[in-house]
Amino acid sequence: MNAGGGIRFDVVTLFPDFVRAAVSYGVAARACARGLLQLVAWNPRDYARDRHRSVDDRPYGGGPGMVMKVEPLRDAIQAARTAVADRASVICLSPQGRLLDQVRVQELSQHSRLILLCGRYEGIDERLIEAEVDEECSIGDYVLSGGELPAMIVIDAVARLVPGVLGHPGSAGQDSFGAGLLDCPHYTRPVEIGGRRTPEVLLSGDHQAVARWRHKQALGRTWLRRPELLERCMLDAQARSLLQEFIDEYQG
Ligand SMILES: CN(C)c1cccc(CNc2ccc(C(N)=O)cn2)c1
Repeated sequence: MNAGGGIRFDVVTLFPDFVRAAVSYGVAARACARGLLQLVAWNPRDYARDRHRSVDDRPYGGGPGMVMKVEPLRDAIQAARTAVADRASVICLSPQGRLLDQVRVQELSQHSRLILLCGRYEGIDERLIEAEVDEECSIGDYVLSGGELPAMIVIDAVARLVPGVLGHPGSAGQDSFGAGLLDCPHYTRPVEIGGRRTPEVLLSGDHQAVARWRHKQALGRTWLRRPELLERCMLDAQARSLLQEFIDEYQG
């Protein structure tokens, strides 16, 4: 449970400095300074016992590339588990994983700590995944050179939901994506630029009208750009009529 005690990420990676960048800027850096967010990196190479400190080897059955060995990863994960007594979920970032979405991000933000496993090369020996990994997570259907960027994305998306990390607590909650919708348009000074003026409702000071307009825009944009997302979120009667209003105006 994340009862406002913050979250700790233990990341198993061959490139600790790379993943540390995820918490070195912006709100994540401030959250670290305030002890709401912690990142500890564990390098499997430090647990490679042979003279060459090898963490990978050639694939059984032949084929291109290399596979990450079990032992260094297992020992790095064990070191992470030992570092903080409580049982932590081990998530492997991999194209074979469950697709990450905001619902899953919200679920992950409830943990007090997570161990993230970053693979390189052609992948990880399946026996390590069977023995140590609780779940595989993918950030999208494409192959990267390593799991570090996906791990950094998970860290960023989850960290911003941890209570106290974002300055305005409402903003995370108000994320339209939190409601399964795309976001509404945003405007700031100057009121007009390049012949384009800010919508009058946003200048009216009528907070109810502003909230209605923003919800309508989020619904309309989702309908226009990502209609399949609308299927997933159960629109109540008010939302449905707001969307219909948008569609009527759009179709003119
Ligand atoms: C089987 N295989 C290629 C593989 C297995 C494990 C890790 C890696 C490292 N690369 C990654 C990782 C995640 C993603 C993603 N989409 O989240 C994309 N690439 C590759």
